[in-house]
Amino acid sequence: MSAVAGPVDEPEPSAAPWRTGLPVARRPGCLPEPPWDDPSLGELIVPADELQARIADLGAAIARHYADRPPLLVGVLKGACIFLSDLARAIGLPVEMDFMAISSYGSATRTSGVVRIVKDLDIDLTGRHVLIVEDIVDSGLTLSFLTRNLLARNPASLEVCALLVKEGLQATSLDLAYEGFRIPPEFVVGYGLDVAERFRNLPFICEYRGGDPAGLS
Ligand SMILES: O=P(O)(O)OC[C@H]1O[C@H](OP(=O)(O)OP(=O)(O)O)[C@H](O)[C@@H]1O
Ligand SMILES: Nc1nc2[nH]cnc2c(=O)[nH]1
Repeated sequence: MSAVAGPVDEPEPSAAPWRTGLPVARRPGCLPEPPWDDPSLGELIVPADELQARIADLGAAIARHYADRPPLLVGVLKGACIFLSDLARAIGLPVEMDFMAISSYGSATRTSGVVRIVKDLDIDLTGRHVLIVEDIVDSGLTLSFLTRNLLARNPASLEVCALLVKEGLQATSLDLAYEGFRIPPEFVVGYGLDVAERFRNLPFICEYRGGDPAGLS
């Protein structure tokens, strides 16, 4: 996994020295307490401090790019709620925020292939500089649906900031202005990402090794 550069004064990609292959619960110093000490949690993919460092860099790059036209941040619920909260505070501009809830995974670990708007935006996008804030791009279906949908609302500009991009899974090429990390094509949880609504409050991203989410209590 590596941090990936965007177009605007982005920091260099970094290696992933924290990756040990050890399950999160067996890593010394990695909060092996409930609810983190869970056998379904696998390898640590991005530690909490790396997330925060990268988000600070992304926030600074976004602030430079939008200096004279503060963007409207469009958060994609529910997964991006925690990322957007931290990113917004790392952007030193008077940003505005709105949220859209989109769902295609339900409680499964594979996309249903059907992207659904569960909650629409409150704000009119006409003439606005819009920055979509996504937690993860996996198949790319959600982002492709969303960009087409929002472009039809006549924004002045539309860019995307995605925290995680799964390597090699997208059928079409991605046009991301800002990316946090490229990660392996495994199902991950934490930092907003769930399985059957669990694990969103983990402060790090890790692999999910559990079985059928319907078995979660
Ligand atoms: O690239 P894709 O394969 O389309 O997957 C990416 C989407 O999947 C997740 O949403 P999900 O449907 O799980 O809803 P949630 O955010 O409410 O958990 C995630 O938050 C992204 O929005
Ligand atoms: N929790 C979670 N949601 C996703 N949506 C698309 N990919 C993922 C993933 O790896 N984890």
